Amino acid sequence: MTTSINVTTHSFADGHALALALAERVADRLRAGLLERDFALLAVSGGRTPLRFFELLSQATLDWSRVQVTLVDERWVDESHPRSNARLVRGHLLQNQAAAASFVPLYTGAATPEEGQAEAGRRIHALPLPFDAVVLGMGPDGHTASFFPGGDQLAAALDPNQPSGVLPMRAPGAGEPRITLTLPTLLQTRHLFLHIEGEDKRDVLAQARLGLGEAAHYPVRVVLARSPVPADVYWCP
Ligand SMILES: O=C(O)[C@H](O)[C@@H](O)[C@H](O)[C@H](O)COP(=O)(O)O
Repeated sequence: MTTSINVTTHSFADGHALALALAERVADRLRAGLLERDFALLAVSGGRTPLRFFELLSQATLDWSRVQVTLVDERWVDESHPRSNARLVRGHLLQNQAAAASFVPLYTGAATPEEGQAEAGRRIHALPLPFDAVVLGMGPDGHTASFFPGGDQLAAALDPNQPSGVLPMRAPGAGEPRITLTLPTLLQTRHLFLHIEGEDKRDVLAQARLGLGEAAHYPVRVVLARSPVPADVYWCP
């Protein structure tokens, strides 16, 4: 059986042009969401790639006081840790205009993600889904969110019938233990963006889309194939 993967790719000359366009697009989605509901919901990724995008999005003019921001995944570290995604979001996105937004962190302060799962799950469950926009990143191993190849809870996290909104994840390529939104929660979104930079990631994604070799099993392929909305890929070299 072949799975058709519906994505639109937007290519840019450099990271600044990409970040400008993606920030404008996501801001538009939030504004549109605010016209329909009293609030708008945004889920973003951590890692290194989204920095410029966050900084530009934070300057967008919209009623941020009605926007809730959360993460698609988190490294299980305290916010004082340099690898904390919450720290990244607070320092680069919840600034300027976006300082008025509210933030729903996944890290709870519990010793392990397993111990924090119930509380993080309650926080996500309290969000009136769907998200207006989910912005994913991708690693060179084809992971997205914390859906890591070889992850101990990968099958459960990608299960379309998974009842939990979040699951812990431990994987050789993940560094520290993680917590991640599960696939059915993450895909409750009106718009799905995948932000990747570099020739290597473009090639990984192309292989994953074609279902070639090892890439046929990459988690990013599952996410794109299962998405009820076509994904917009934002790419630059
Ligand atoms: O917390 C995380 O690590 C992420 O949310 C993860 O899925 C990320 O998006 C990719 O690993 C890409 O990371 P880079 O942008 O650092 O390459």
